[in-house]
Amino acid sequence: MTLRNAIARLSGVGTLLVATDYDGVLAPIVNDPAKAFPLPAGIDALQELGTLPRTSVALLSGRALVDLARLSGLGGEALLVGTHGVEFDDGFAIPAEAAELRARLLAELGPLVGAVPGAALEEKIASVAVHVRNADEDAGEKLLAAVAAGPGSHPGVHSTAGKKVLELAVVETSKGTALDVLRERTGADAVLFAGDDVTDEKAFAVLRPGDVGVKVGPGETAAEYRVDDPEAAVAMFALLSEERRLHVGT
Ligand SMILES: O=P(O)(O)OC[C@H]1O[C@H](O[C@H]2O[C@H](CO)[C@@H](O)[C@H](O)[C@H]2O)[C@H](O)[C@@H](O)[C@@H]1O
Repeated sequence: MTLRNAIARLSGVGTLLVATDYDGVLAPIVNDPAKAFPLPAGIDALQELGTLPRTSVALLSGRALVDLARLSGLGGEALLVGTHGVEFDDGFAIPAEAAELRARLLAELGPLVGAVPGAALEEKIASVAVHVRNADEDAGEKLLAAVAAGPGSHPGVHSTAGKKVLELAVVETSKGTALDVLRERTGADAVLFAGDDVTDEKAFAVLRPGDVGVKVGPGETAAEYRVDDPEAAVAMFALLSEERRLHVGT
């Protein structure tokens, strides 16, 4: 089945959940994480979908929840889940032991990252991300290797490599577990999930028959479908919104 046909079929299901990653899907990848703004047409399409009967929208991102809300501008129209699936918008507090481990990571990472021009730390409630997109390539790779072998190997630390970033989480994170929770909470009969990075594979892995998984951009994936870039992903959301409206009305 083509993606177009899959979207047409999905638009007619009883209760639909449209879930998507943020960076690399709704927002093109840029050098400064604080300036990764979404494509306006994507936000429009998701807002429209969110107003339709029996239709829920969710952003499932590696971002801290507060940053996800600020950058996407989405509030009541969408369920927001940050920090790779652990930070739901109805609250999350990390255990004291994990908070201590996070403080230890920050203390150790500061000097390592500070020694590499262009490298940067991003703090989240349950993780710390080491970014090297703006560092010299060789120095960046060496830094990530040193972080993986050092702070990243401490017991209780879960390391995940992404696009020019290594994320060190102090709790177990899984977009797959989070997608299962969202499916349950929304009572969805079918789910569309779109993602571009390694952590999105955990979400593709929990998709069921009748769901639609869409990988955005290159790279190995378990998703059944692929589009080239965020612009194509946004066009897909717009098409789904149009077709869903025809089925469920307003
Ligand atoms: O799960 P996502 O919504 O895709 O978030 C994954 C990480 O995205 C951000 O980093 C990535 O995008 C930046 C902006 O385009 C880019 O500069 C960086 O190289 C990428 O790794 C974000 O900063 C991280 O916190 C997210 O975990």
